[in-house]
Amino acid sequence: MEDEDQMIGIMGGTFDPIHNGHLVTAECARHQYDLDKVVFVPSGNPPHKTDKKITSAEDRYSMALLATMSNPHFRVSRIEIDRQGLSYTIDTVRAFKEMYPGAKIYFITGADAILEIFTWKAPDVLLEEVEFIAASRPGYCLSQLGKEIYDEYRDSINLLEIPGLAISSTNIRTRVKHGRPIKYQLPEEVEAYIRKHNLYVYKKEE
Ligand SMILES: Nc1ncnc2c1ncn2[C@@H]1O[C@H](COP(=O)(O)OP(=O)(O)OP(=O)(O)O)[C@@H](O)[C@H]1O
Ligand SMILES: O=C(O)c1ccc[n+]([C@@H]2O[C@H](COP(=O)([O-])O)[C@@H](O)[C@H]2O)c1
Repeated sequence: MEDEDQMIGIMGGTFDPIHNGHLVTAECARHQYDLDKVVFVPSGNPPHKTDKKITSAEDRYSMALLATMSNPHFRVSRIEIDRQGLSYTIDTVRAFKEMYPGAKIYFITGADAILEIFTWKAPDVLLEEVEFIAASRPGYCLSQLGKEIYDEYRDSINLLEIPGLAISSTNIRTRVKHGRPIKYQLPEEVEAYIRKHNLYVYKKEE
């Protein structure tokens, strides 16, 4: 298949760690929009999390690779990890458009992320440049996007209802820290990686 025929979804995230909520969101978007592939893009330096301690980009990238390996439509990109500075979505979208000229590109988010879109870099330009697929997420109401905004960007924001999974990376990190199970919230390979590399456990200096 030529690049210009392709339908590509970009699933951006911190993925600290990647979990089944991310995977279900990506797979539902892939199916609903007939995407040829979904490229997971772990954020190198998340612009909204500069005050937070984040697991190394290489660990988050490795976990994304492990989580996606069984799905023939899923890929993982190092583009934001290898780029210097803060990881702005506008830069990533433009880079994908250059890599795949003519392809139809969507940026996939959960409801919480799309509700924050106007705090991102150059949101108006971004909404002009790429279509979003905004998936439902337990605890967040997509209608909060506001009718005016939704009306103005009707062509740029596609809402997608998916089976709700009340899973978050924050909750997984907390559960590991307190010795609670995380099984079935994320792929077994990712849990094995977390255990092997001692991620999210309590460290004295914290
Ligand atoms: N359970 C979920 N259902 C739907 N979308 C989700 C879910 N979890 C995350 N997402 C979406 O996946 C993208 C990446 O999310 P992110 O890596 O920040 O995960 P998170 O679980 O929200 O992490 P954290 O708890 O650390 O903020 C965002 O667009 C987010 O809205
Ligand atoms: O471009 C921005 O200014 C921007 C600000 C906040 C978040 N994003 C992107 O939104 C996606 C989800 O972010 P997060 O923080 O929920 O992991 C991820 O790809 C981030 O790079 C992008």
